Amino acid sequence: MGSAGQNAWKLADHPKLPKGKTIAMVVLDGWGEAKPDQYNCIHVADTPTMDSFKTTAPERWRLIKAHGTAVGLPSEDDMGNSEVGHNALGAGRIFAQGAKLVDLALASGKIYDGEGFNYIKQSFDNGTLHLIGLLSDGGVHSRLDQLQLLLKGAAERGAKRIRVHFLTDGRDVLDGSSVGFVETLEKDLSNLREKAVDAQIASGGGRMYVTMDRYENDWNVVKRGWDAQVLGEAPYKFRSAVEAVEKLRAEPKANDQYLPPFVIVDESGNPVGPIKDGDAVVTFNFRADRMTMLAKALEYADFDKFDRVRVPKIHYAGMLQYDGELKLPSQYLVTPPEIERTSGEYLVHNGVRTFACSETVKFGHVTFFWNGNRSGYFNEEMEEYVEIPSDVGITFNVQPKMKALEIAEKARDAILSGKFDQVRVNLPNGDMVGHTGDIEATVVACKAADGAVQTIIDAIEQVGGIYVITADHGNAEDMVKRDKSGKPLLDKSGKLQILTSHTLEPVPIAIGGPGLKAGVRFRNDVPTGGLANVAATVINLHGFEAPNDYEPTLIEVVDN
Ligand SMILES: O=C(O)[C@@H](CO)OP(=O)(O)O
Ligand SMILES: [Mn+2]
Ligand SMILES: [Mn+2]
Repeated sequence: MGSAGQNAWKLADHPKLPKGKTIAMVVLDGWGEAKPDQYNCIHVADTPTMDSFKTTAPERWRLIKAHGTAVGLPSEDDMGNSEVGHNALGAGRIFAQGAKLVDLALASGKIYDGEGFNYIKQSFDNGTLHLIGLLSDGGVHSRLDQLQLLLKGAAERGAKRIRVHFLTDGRDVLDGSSVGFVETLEKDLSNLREKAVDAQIASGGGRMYVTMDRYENDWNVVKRGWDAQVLGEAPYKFRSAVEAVEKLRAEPKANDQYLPPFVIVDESGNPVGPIKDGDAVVTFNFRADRMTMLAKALEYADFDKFDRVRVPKIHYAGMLQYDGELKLPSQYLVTPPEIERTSGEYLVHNGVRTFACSETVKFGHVTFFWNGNRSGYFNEEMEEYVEIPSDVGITFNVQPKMKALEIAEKARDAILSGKFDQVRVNLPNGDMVGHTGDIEATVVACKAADGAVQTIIDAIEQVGGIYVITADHGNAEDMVKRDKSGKPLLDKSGKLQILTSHTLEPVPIAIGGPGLKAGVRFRNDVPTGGLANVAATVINLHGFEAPNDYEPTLIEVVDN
């Protein structure tokens, strides 16, 4: 806060709300509100705790927006996601997010004037430009149209040899859509070849099995990608990427998210695009969590997470800088949103002791994303972040309860310990199991998350505290693709089209607990409230006024 120093962090006392109440801040990942039917797993599941908020205290339950411009995404067609959702929840303001910033930089051409592009350009004369990232139009981690513009822009600016290493999606888009995306990419590359650019696909694999792990859950995922992308080695070799994806998808139980790694080889069987000394590499995902591990492998001289075998001397840039604290990667094409003065930082400066917890796959959501894409503590003495190791190497439909119970117990213990003023958790079940498309398992997942909420509010009851229960975006409440009228869609063979992605639905927020002052209720004058309004609300419940530029609080205190 520059020269203003400590004083600038000081929050004014709330005129009506007391300090010192223990607050449980619970985020149910992937828990939206939709019409009840058999594909709404939250409706089908037995969720007495979440149901009770709505029925017993309707003035302290409402819906808030969790998608589109309300969370800084380019359009109202953009579904919510964890990154933008937790950013908004923690920062209390709406920032133009990665997807939008990249759109703007490409549209204005500014992306090509920056330091990052100039850096990779140095390899264009004698080296290859490699582009690595998620190939879909999901808009959560990357977007196909941005890759297309970047390919064109790089070729126009002198890239003579280009290799694309793609990850198939099936998580933010329908399973099976990978083939179409690869065909589109192949067309673009063939257009470039007509313009004498040697452009080809070099390798591929499914995002959840190759490269896109997060929060160091399983380095083997990144290693599989490294072997294919850098070393040119993979268990499968094909002459064409369309053939690769079609063949691998024909295997029983194949799934875009989990396709095995493959490399494209030439007529002599040699990989067409391993990454070599003197090459340039761009990771074209804008979202951080699932690119950070690869960025470390590409950038760090000291690295012991797996044997890299060969570490090429490259010019590497991220689409964005993925971690502002670690300055990772050091070169990037687009400057990320500067999400500063988050609620977590304010609260720590105002004496609020914080505990945050989730299991590995969502741990960074309630820490890194919550704190504005910043790793580490603001003040080690006042914060404790606990990570419960996630199961590794499984799809979560086989373990739909995940670590909900363990997270709830850690939260309960933190609440009862009296050592913390805010106890913040993310319950991953609705989202992680929802992404598998397994409806039965998702129902079990929702029930588990509901039970965890009950454990946490029981602890809040015991200490006379307050709970705030909300979600970051929808997922489990709708498991099928629908037409405009809401009717489930069938594919060509008459099979139901399963929706593995997030949704555009709003999410619930409920507040309560014995520590909540009588007369606190949701205001009626913020009907368009969204996730960004939650931070001011929580700051109020801690007994403070929110900073002026935060989105308005959702609550008012009516005198009895
Ligand atoms: O798994 C992920 O990476 C995304 C979906 O692409 O989900 P979430 O935003 O909930 O983390
Ligand atoms: Mn999420
Ligand atoms: Mn998700």
